[in-house]
Amino acid sequence: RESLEAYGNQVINLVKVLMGILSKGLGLESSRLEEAFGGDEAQVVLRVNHYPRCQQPDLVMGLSPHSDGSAMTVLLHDEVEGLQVKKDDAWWMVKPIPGALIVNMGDMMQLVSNGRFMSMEHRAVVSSGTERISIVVFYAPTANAILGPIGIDQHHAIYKSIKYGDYLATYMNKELKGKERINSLLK
Ligand SMILES: O=C(O)CCC(=O)C(=O)O
Ligand SMILES: [Fe+2]
Repeated sequence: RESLEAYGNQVINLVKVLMGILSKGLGLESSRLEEAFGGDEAQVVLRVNHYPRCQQPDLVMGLSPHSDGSAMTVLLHDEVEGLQVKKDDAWWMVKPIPGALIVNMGDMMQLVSNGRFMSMEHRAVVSSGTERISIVVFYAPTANAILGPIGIDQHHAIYKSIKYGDYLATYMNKELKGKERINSLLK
């Protein structure tokens, strides 16, 4: 537990550095994205996913296709593969690299960047041979953050603004299908 907490704190530091760089990439003050997500009120959630091995991996999906509702997600997995990302309408296995972290853009980054940074559609598959563990840190806005495209002429905004808490609540009891949740905010 203590090491998970220490790990989480290191990931937060990394996320803050990346937020600064992405902010500048959007032509904003380096602190702008972090502020938009709520500064110290931003929600950090650490989740450990465990995928037991499975006799019939073809019939079972570990985690169905989705994009994360967060602003940014940092994932650590062991040497067992299972994470797949969708690119050009095909699924690509993400090869585990020892010591490497996977940084995914979340839907809220896509929203505030007006689609300049796109969230990544991904899924997890199971294997018959080995179980798999991944440790995921979601960096998400505070629930009452009102978010929409920033740093652009609002005439060019392709997404509606929402309150993050409402964004999550809308799909609370529904299975996510790919990127339909963020696409529902398209004007
Ligand atoms: O376990 C993985 O590799 C993916 C986990 C994931 O996408 C999630 O927890 O949102
Ligand atoms: Fe995910």
